Amino acid sequence: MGQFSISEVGHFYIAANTSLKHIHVTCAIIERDGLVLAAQRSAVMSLPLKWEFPGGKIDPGESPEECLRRELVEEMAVHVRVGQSLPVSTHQYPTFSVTLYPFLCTIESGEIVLHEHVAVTWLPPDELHTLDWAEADLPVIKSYQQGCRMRDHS
Ligand SMILES: Nc1nc2c([nH]c(=O)n2[C@@H]2O[C@H](COP(=O)(O)OP(=O)(O)OP(=O)(O)O)[C@@H](O)[C@H]2O)c(=O)[nH]1
Repeated sequence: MGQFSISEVGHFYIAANTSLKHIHVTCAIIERDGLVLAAQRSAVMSLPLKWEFPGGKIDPGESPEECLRRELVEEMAVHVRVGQSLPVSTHQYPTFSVTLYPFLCTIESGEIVLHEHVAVTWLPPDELHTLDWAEADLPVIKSYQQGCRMRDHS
């Protein structure tokens, strides 16, 4: 490190990071009876056993809403109604970066059958932080909880 100037080190840092894979992912904040669904990734997935909102990578030519409806059928066998969008959030993991496109959703039809996750749980919005979330979700949870507090006070 000693032989590099700060700008050289900065350059290397930027060069190294711009080569990381960047993925665009939708996620569903599914609400039912005042509770929110969280899903736990399996031990063999990336970010093993972390909690997340169901969803997945947006395919080319697909809208975020279409992606969310497709992913929820694939992952959990449910048809969702996609509602309001929440602020988009980007996070850099050590090996890739992700932009999350969160939407409030409700289940229109179907019973949850887990095809990829190991568990789901329903929690009140203000208890979401008690789980071990994928790091990218933390700002999403924060803005969702702020939105809930505003809804409660209106
Ligand atoms: N669906 C979903 N993915 C998330 C969330 N937060 C987060 O960091 N991710 C990351 O975004 C990626 C979602 O892509 P995916 O669901 O299609 O990926 P995957 O695990 O099936 O495939 P992979 O093995 O290529 O990672 C995963 O790497 C996942 O770790 C979230 O709340 N929901």
